[in-house]
Amino acid sequence: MTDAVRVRYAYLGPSGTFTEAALRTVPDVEHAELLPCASVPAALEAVRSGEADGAVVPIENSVEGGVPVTLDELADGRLVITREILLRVSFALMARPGTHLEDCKRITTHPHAAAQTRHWVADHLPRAEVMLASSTAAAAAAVAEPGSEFDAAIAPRIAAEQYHLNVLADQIEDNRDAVTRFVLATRPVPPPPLTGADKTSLVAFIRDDHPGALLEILDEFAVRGVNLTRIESRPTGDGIGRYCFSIDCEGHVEEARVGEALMGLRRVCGEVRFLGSYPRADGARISTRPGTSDVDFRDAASWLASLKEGRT
Ligand SMILES: O=C(O)C(=O)C[C@]1(C(=O)O)C=C[C@@H](O)C=C1
Repeated sequence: MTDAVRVRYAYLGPSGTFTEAALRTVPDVEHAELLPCASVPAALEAVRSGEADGAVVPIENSVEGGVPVTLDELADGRLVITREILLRVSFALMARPGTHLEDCKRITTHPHAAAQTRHWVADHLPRAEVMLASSTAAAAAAVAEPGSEFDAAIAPRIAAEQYHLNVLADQIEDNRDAVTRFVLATRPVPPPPLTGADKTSLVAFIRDDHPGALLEILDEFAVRGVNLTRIESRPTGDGIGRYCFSIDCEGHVEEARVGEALMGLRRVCGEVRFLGSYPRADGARISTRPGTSDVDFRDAASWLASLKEGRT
């Protein structure tokens, strides 16, 4: 394969991040060019500008919840999600050779990693200060620098090999079942085909602030039997008290109940930004509530048509 046709993927780098591990699960990635970026906004901007064809970024963690920077960057609606990836995350404490656990006074890591190892650090290094880095691998790289101001990093175990650090403690996560969800974002393309186990992401902006505005949004999903898998309010940046809703729901835009819910939102919201329909990483098939299948929607539409034709 020549460079001219190589797919280019941006990701939250440097090499050794969980995001890179997530990206490496994408089919045919071995033929792609990987572009490590210093931040989530930089990775997504590489796609907007055409420098990359897609970017893999973290969006949600089972312990810490949504990744605000990713939610806010995707909320502009200029990119779409075409794939999601789930990765179990496990952290190690790593330091330069010669450093012992009791020497670790200044630790560095990504904010989400700090949150997921908070109790372990409090129990084992109660006097340590945790300084935040742009990613776990960036933290490991900073510790590896000669004369580094940090004693240790909390990062994926694989980063220790890459940055020639020693693992002082492994599996230090407070929750052994922690999973991070990553998404592949591309410039707008038609959604991947319906699989029957899909998700749809969108951002809804309230038209005018009034009692029940959120309830109206929720109603559009509820009456059509569409299950939400995540809803978060995020500030729009336009002033105190002004929020939009970042939403993931079950189903694909090709399915009548999801398409109709989107049309309903379009009528009741100030703005709706569609962020894509894509296969669920867990493959969990969606059970349809009675009366909300495509057949039910088609049947109702032809019944209405027959009424209009005078065929009661
Ligand atoms: O720093 C990394 O290694 C990342 O890939 C980022 C990130 C995140 O943003 O949540 C990914 C997974 C872990 O939950 C911790 C950090």
